[in-house]
Amino acid sequence: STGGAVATPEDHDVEYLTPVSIGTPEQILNLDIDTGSSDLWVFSSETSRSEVKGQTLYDPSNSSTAQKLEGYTWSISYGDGSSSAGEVYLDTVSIGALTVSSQAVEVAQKVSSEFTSDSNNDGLLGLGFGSLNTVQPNAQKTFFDNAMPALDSPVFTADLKAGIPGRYNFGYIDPNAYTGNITYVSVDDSQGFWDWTSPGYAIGSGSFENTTIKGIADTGTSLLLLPSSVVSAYYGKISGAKYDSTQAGYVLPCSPTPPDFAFGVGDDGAAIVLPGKYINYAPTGSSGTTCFGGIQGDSGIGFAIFGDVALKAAFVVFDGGSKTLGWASK
Ligand SMILES: O=C(CNCCc1c[nH]c2ccccc12)Nc1scc(-c2ccccc2)c1C(=O)NCc1ccccc1
Repeated sequence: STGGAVATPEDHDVEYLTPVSIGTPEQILNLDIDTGSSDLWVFSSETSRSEVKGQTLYDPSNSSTAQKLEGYTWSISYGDGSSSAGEVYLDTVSIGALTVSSQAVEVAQKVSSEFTSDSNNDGLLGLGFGSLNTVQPNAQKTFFDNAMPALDSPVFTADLKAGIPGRYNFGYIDPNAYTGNITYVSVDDSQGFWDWTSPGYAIGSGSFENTTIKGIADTGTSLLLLPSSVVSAYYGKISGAKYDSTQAGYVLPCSPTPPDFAFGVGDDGAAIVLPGKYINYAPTGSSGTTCFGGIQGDSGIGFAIFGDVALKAAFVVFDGGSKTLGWASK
């Protein structure tokens, strides 16, 4: 079997939302597919009313296939301080033509203000490794883990785009979605992430800098978070760029367009190039002359995060069979 669905960007490509069908008759929620976590949680009829602002709610009592996992709970918090928690049901979940008949659907009873204010986001669908799942007393499998045995090929692909809809596909690699070759690199799943190592980077037309960058492919994080040495080298090339402590990040003049940023993939010289305009993440004020940088530091995290700013420059294969990542330009 195969499947897939569109991934539509919110403002500034801060996140990408994908329609996911849950229950019988189907209830369609727009979820943030997140390779950096492993819980499928949704806004629901159980979410406290004061914490809901416009989201579509999954109501298990309206689904003939919903089964409550009595005594099961979940609770998750993310590095930005956001969090959610609740109870667990099993129900039928589909992404396009791909259906998992008994998927753990974690219904939120509480969500933090970041999620309440994100009115188009009805929840997250985690595609990290199972060890990250927070359900107690027994961890639950991700949609991909449940689907994998039936897939034509044990893969899913992320084809996110700048400012326009892209796609997530399951079970096959669309040869029309990328250019050149796909370069596969090994993944360390010991922390539950799609964790890989880039051999280095280049700034604009500059020479390639060989430096090991270990990080995760994370569709659930907006920005490209890199070691401070790389970040200061990049912004050091841009007159007027500076670290702004009030914004808690590097800001830069929105024009002229900043230099491209390339990160290496594999040891054959392959690289993914981010056009400089991707680094103009969002204007910081009303004048529109200063932009918040799409590349920021990863200090305190312990690894780099190749978030949407990086992923939208590539076609990425998440191979659950060989536990590898494939990167291609497009
Ligand atoms: O959690 C995920 C993926 N799911 C995000 C879901 C989500 C969390 N708010 C959301 C808001 C809307 C939609 C989805 C999400 N990735 C990882 S791995 C390590 C860290 C981390 C650890 C310590 C410190 C920093 C990061 C994060 C992290 O917190 N990213 C989000 C972020 C990273 C930086 C800044 C903001 C957010």
